[in-house]
Amino acid sequence: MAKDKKSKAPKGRSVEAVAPIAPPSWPPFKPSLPVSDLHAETLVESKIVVFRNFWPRNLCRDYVSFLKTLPLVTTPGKPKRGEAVRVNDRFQIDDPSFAQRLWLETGLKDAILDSSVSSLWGGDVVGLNPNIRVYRYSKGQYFDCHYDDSNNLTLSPTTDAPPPQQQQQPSSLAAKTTWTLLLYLTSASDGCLGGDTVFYRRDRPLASEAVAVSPETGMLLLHKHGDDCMLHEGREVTAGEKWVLRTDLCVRR
Ligand SMILES: O=C(O)CCC(=O)C(=O)O
Ligand SMILES: [Fe+2]
Repeated sequence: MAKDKKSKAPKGRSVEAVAPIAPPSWPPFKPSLPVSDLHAETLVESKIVVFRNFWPRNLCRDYVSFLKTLPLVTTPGKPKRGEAVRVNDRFQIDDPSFAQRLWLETGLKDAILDSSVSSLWGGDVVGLNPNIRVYRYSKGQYFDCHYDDSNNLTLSPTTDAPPPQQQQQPSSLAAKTTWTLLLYLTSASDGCLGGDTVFYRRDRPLASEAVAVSPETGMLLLHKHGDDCMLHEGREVTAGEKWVLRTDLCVRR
């Protein structure tokens, strides 16, 4: 089954230097977060966890208005051999500072490190993947069945971090991703129909073994990825728009 290879760098050298895109000015988290206690709910033991109402509706709405202004790129053509078929519009940016804000300013760090769930994540959680992805699925768009890979990365300190001599942690940290995070910004209540994220209990997309998660505005879903990733898909959107923010949980390696 196809792997989600979309975040891999292309092989070979590029002839022209490509100027890195400046990170967007993400809107503030208003009202300040978390708005209520974050409570982890298990959908599949050791594999899928959700936090409902992670973001309030009005923050999701502000974000969607903002995300619409970003230069989203529609899936380019046919996927390469072995790649998952993803048909949507996407914006991708390496933004350590926003990843840090999502981790520290939303209540997520405390919720993830809570003793009720802290053993799930496959190691010492150190933060979120700076590779931030925004997806917009319009009518007819979907993400076909695939598995998400675990990736090794080196987390560098963010510019808003204190200088190295005042830090307990080394200046850069070897990490790997272990769980995917999906934050749903729209749902049926905003006119988005279809678009369920569907997981399969075995490596075949059998309807009888499907665990379908309908988008809920403001819900954060985490699922284990890498070797134990469940086969999953983003079903076709049949009306409205499905907006999702994606990153990953990182543990020390
Ligand atoms: O949009 C979805 O529901 C699924 C997204 C997904 O599987 C991914 O980002 O790897
Ligand atoms: Fe995925």
